[in-house]
Amino acid sequence: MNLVIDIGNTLIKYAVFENGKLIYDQSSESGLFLSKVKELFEQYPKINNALISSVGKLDRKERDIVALFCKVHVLTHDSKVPFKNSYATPHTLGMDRVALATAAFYHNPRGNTLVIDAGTCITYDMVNNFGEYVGGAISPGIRMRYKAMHNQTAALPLLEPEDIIDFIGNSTATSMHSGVINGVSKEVDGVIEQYRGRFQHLTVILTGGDAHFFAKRLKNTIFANSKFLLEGLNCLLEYNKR
Ligand SMILES: Nc1ncnc2c1ncn2[C@@H]1O[C@H](COP(=O)(O)OP(=O)(O)O)[C@@H](O)[C@H]1O
Ligand SMILES: CC(C)(COP(=O)(O)O)[C@@H](O)C(=O)NCCC(=O)O
Repeated sequence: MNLVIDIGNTLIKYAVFENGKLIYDQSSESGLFLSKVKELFEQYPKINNALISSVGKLDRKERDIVALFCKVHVLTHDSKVPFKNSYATPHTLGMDRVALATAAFYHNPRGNTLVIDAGTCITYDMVNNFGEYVGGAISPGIRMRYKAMHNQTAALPLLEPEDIIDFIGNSTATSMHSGVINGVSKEVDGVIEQYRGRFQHLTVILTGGDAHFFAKRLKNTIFANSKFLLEGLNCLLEYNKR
């Protein structure tokens, strides 16, 4: 059994895989790391390999906690990846994006795949039909947009994301929701169109904790898969065992 841990900018995600199949997944805030890991090894004593991926500098403490229970691989820029990485600055590429590119590569090995991950930031990652990661984009996430409007104005409140009834907001709140939710939908649709213009038979995968806020508003056909990144991490764990 494998354990994969994705330390994102907002949440930590944990997943257990048995023979390549995801059998458990959950998320927690960072303060609960130790108790969550202990709980997981009690529940799944057969876990014998783990992979930790972090978008920040990984605290040695986190690695050491998992290493008490099993063999650990920490995903770094030196880890082996199955795709050709053509990013101009591979040493600054986020580990979550490496995992998404890996999942895209395994999901659609001879196809063109765009992965859109709506988390703290919205990331776009493109793997082409030559198995080459070519890059993508980083844009502010949904909650980040609400926070930015609140923090950088005198009058705008801090709102929780909420779907809109009409794209024309008729109050402060509905105007802000339209700006964020309608704005993100149009951004994502527009970006998908740009990629479709350059890559034939494009498969688009939408994932991330905040994807549900706008997924149904997209006019483009997409595949929603909330476990995509975790699947990529499990592939990377297997790939780096070799
Ligand atoms: N328990 C939770 N605490 C905080 N955010 C949560 C929680 N559950 C779901 N979310 C949502 O998930 C989003 C984070 O998405 P995620 O893809 O995990 O981001 P990241 O990988 O950047 O940490 C948050 O913006 C929030 O809307
Ligand atoms: C762009 C990100 C902040 C996204 O992080 P997330 O929203 O998934 O927590 C992360 O992938 C990152 O820190 N990347 C480094 C820069 C780069 O990928 O080029």
